[in-house]
Amino acid sequence: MAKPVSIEVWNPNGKYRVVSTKPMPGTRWINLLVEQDCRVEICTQKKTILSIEDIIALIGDKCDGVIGQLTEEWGDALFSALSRAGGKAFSNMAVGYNNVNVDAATKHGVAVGNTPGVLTETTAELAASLSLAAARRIVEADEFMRAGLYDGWLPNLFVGNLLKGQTVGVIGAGRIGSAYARMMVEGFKMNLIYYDLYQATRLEKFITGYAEFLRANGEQPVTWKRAASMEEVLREADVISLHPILDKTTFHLINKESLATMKKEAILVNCSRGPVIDEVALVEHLKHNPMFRVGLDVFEDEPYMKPGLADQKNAIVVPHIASASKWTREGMATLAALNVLGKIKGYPIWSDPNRVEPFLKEDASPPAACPSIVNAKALGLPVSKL
Ligand SMILES: NC(=O)c1ccc[n+]([C@@H]2O[C@H](COP(=O)([O-])OP(=O)(O)OC[C@H]3O[C@@H](n4cnc5c(N)ncnc54)[C@H](O)[C@@H]3O)[C@@H](O)[C@H]2O)c1
Ligand SMILES: O=C(O)[C@H](O)CO
Repeated sequence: MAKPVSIEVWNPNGKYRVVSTKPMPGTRWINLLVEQDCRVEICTQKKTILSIEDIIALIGDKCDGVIGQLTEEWGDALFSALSRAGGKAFSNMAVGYNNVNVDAATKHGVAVGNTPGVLTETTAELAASLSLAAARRIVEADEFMRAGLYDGWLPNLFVGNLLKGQTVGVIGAGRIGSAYARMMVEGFKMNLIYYDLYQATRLEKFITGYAEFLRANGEQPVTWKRAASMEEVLREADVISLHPILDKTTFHLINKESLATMKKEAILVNCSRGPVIDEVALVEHLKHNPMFRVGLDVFEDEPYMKPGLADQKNAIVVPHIASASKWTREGMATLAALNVLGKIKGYPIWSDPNRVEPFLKEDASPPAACPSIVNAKALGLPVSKL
């Protein structure tokens, strides 16, 4: 049996016991739970990634719901522990839930929440930042400056790529992929090629409208194309950003063969999940193609990088911070808490998980619904009429 982990307790006499495996930004999420008679226990253990044993100790003998993190493996062991403790709700504080075995949760009657929508723009903005940083070699230039190597302007110093008029490729044009595409097309007048299993109708309409605006103003209009295959995007695009979910269809989507089809001077950005790229193959590709650049927020074996990646000047690496704006992280905490609270209170499921603004208004009570439960259908949970 694991040692009990250190916790901070809010509202000790609350009727429902809700555990958060990490302190989360803001206090609204705590207040919303406390107002509804929850005792909130927050794990304050100084250990970034909790083990399954740590989490089982946190769940204890009586637990109504847990808010967890993408670093935790939520499988049969944890869902059976939660269900034995009387728990009916778990929410990831993340939109991605590849760390959760949803079938195991359903088997134990546990609802699984996630936090879509609130992180769309923030994540897309980081993908755009990495695209720009890679195109204009900002990190290399910053290191050069700090090392005291700058001794005067030179025509060839840190020459990079102009984005305007180039083609941006998006793989996975869902919420974040579409937001990123809009930023790159509108902000830098790039043309879009995208690949997704579904048509991104709103994105296409947006670009068509923007192209008309540019044409009416005497400027070169931007274009869009829905590719028939991912390979078409890889062949044609100058900057490629990955935004699919991680599942078995997207594992190692980018590998030795697909990297070889990309332009020698292309830029590849990944703010989705690390295993979407075969990172060993990527390191080799970066070594042999110095003009090829990457911007990575996520890694195959997080928190580690594959050997050799850190030595590559043509790679920009940041520690999974794409959703790290204050507003977004506080909103994610709120949505995760409301998923758990809603299930405890027997609320129905919000009808459109892409439209979560009503839950995020600081000065209003949130709707009496769970914002986003991914196994709602499998559990036969009712949908809200709000
Ligand atoms: N780095 C971060 O901090 C961070 C932040 C937020 C989200 N994410 C990741 O981004 C992912 C996407 O988030 P979202 O809100 O845009 O989700 P979403 O569901 O709106 O979009 C995902 C898109 O991927 C498409 N897709 C699925 N399988 C595909 C395939 N085989 N080929 C091409 N496209 C495919 C889907 O059709 C969908 O349009 C999340 O699942 C998460 O893993 C990472
Ligand atoms: O899936 C997610 O939400 C991220 O990886 C963290 O914001």
